[in-house]
Amino acid sequence: MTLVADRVTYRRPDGGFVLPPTDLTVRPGRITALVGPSGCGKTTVAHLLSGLLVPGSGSVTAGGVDVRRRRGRLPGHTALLDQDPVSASDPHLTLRRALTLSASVRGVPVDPDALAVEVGLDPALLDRRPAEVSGGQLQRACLARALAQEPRYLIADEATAHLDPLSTTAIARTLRRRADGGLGVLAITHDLRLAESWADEVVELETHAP
Ligand SMILES: Nc1ncnc2c1ncn2[C@@H]1O[C@H](COP(=O)(O)OP(=O)(O)OP(=O)(O)O)[C@@H](O)[C@H]1O
Repeated sequence: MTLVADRVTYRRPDGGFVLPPTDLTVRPGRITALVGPSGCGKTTVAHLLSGLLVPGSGSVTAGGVDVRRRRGRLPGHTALLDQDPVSASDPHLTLRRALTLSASVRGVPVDPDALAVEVGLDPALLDRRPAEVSGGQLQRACLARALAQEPRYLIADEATAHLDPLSTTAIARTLRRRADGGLGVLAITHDLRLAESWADEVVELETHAP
């Protein structure tokens, strides 16, 4: 079962950006890297694939079903790891509470401590709030939260852009292990070298003038 963007286009409501027809396939068990310069539309593609944006034309399908038909559910269990862990986190919730809530939305039983260990995070940190941990620790907690949903696909949008080498390695190792277990991963980055070291396949998004 693959997640497929087929000739998807998108025009920002302000007309300031137009994504030209774009093809992309996320396959189970593989890490696909999407690379391209800043502003070329990588996050736009991530949001189209995860159902947060509706394409102007073309389609996004998960296992052959248009994601728009899966209203009220994340399409094909796609989880999005945002590039900014602070804005993606509720400041009032402990990391543990956010993680268990994320799992309960999907009705998935979860062991928060085991997930923390999996992403290289000290489980004791789960009892803190976002402002009480470092950026790298928070991003690892966000990865644990995304994995708690047991997604079929994970879209990691510049998930390591501002992280130290230790956190970057922890996240890369987790993604590889999960991909080896069948998860389809789309890793978005502007760092071609990182993409080549992580990914099974590298897809370049073409640059274009607005
Ligand atoms: N909030 C916004 N307001 C206005 N224009 C925006 C906004 N967000 C994105 N854009 C426009 O949409 C284009 C595509 O943005 P997008 O975030 O998809 O690019 P990106 O390749 O992910 O960039 P980056 O690598 O810097 O994260 C940008 O060039 C920008 O001009």
